Amino acid sequence: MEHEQGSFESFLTWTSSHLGISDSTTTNHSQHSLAHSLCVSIFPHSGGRGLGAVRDLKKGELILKVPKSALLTSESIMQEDKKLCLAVNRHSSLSSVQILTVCLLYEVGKGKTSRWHPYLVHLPQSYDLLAMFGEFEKQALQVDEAMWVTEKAVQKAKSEWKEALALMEDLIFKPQLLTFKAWVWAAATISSRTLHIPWDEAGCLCPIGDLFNYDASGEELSGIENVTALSNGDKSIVVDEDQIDFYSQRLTDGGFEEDSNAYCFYARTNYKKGDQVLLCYGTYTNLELLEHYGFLLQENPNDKIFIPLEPAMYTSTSWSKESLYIHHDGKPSFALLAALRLWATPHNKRRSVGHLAYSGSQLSADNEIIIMKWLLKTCDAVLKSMPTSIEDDNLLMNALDSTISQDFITFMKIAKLMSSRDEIYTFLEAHNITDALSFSEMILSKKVRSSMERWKLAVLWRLRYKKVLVDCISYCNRVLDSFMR
Ligand SMILES: C[S@@+](CC[C@H](N)C(=O)[O-])C[C@H]1O[C@@H](n2cnc3c(N)ncnc32)[C@H](O)[C@@H]1O
Repeated sequence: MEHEQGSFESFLTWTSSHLGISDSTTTNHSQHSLAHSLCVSIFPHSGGRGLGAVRDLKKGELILKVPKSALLTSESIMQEDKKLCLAVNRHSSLSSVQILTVCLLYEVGKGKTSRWHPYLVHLPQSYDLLAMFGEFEKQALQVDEAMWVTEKAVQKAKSEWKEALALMEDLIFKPQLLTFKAWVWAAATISSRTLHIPWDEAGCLCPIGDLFNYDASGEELSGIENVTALSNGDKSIVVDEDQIDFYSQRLTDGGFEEDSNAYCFYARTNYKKGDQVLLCYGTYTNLELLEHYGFLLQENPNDKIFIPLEPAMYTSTSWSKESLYIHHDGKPSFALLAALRLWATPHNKRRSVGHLAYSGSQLSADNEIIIMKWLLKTCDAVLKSMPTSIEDDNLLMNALDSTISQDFITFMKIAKLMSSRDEIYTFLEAHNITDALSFSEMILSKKVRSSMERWKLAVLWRLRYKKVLVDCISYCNRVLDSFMR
């Protein structure tokens, strides 16, 4: 989506003066909303544009408050526009996410006359969510499950767009806003930027609040599962030590608070001045992060991978299919171990050892050796069945990085070190790149650059997948060694 660029500084002033957004815990507001706790900065290796701490921040401290009236929701947009409201009511079969997508495009269509124009012009112009992956990038994921999730995401986006077309035509959208391209841009904006609100499943777009980049770690919040989410109330406060201890017990680092009628954000840990301040949007695997947000993490404590199991393994226990996976560090999940242990037990003995398996205990040395050998063999077979090796993938990442300087010679030099170059040739052919000249011309094209960005994400994803398989093999070897001693 093309947007004219406004000045970011004037956007920040607008969020304070028009929307009442503040990062100050005192009543004394500065000329723009961010100055007391947060500032907008670029963090090249963890999310790009994001929010940094302008002073040391204490865990649990209120760092940003966005009034309800500043949240962009279907309700807030429709309240201002009777025509939109009436049209939406005529299309009651659409989901709340489809309605918010239409509302967002509707506001974009208003251009400068939209109340939200200063916010809209600073939204990203493109995204790399799975729904935007083309056939080539989908294949580059190499794993059936990931390709299937991508296919489903593309199909879902297409069918939701088709279903919403009648409403958009009813509203006499400009032709460029009726396109699938415009739809996926709006749907990706909503998928990657909305925050949860209790009154609309689609969530809300939250100016400034949607600039927090993601942190997966949940350690700071662990051990407080039984604490009820606390409410701050609408107080302008200078936080003292006791209050910080009190707030550090809260369950979430951001949420809508009825008492203050605002979205409130709290520091999820202690931050030093200059650190990036992060928000945990939820618990996601790398594939889910790619699907909903268009990025993935090198170290993701919530990552998990699935390997093909034999049908009898799924039926050996009552654990769900989703619980039979390998953790990010290569360790099999509790349920996978239990299912394998029972599967490797003769049918007539399963009943007597069931309680042991379900409590996570080993059944016998022989049983443990059988399952570790099976797991090791399966992970190894999966690795070998993949079209490229880890070494090739690392070389490919280096080659793709060399394209930043449009350096075809280096790109091909690195590519020649790879044992399998089919993927590279497919890409070059698809974009009619035959030599250094066409390479440097094509590399400037927005379409080719986007495709390369998504290709890189796919390679990064499959590298993480392969790394988990390798770690699982090491884990199995360690367990097997322990039986040999
Ligand atoms: C809510 S927005 C955060 C602000 C965003 N960086 C911006 O410039 O508007 C979420 C998006 O930020 C990026 N992002 C957030 N956390 C990230 C991280 N840890 N690593 C890489 N990208 C991240 C992703 O593109 C994601 O879809």
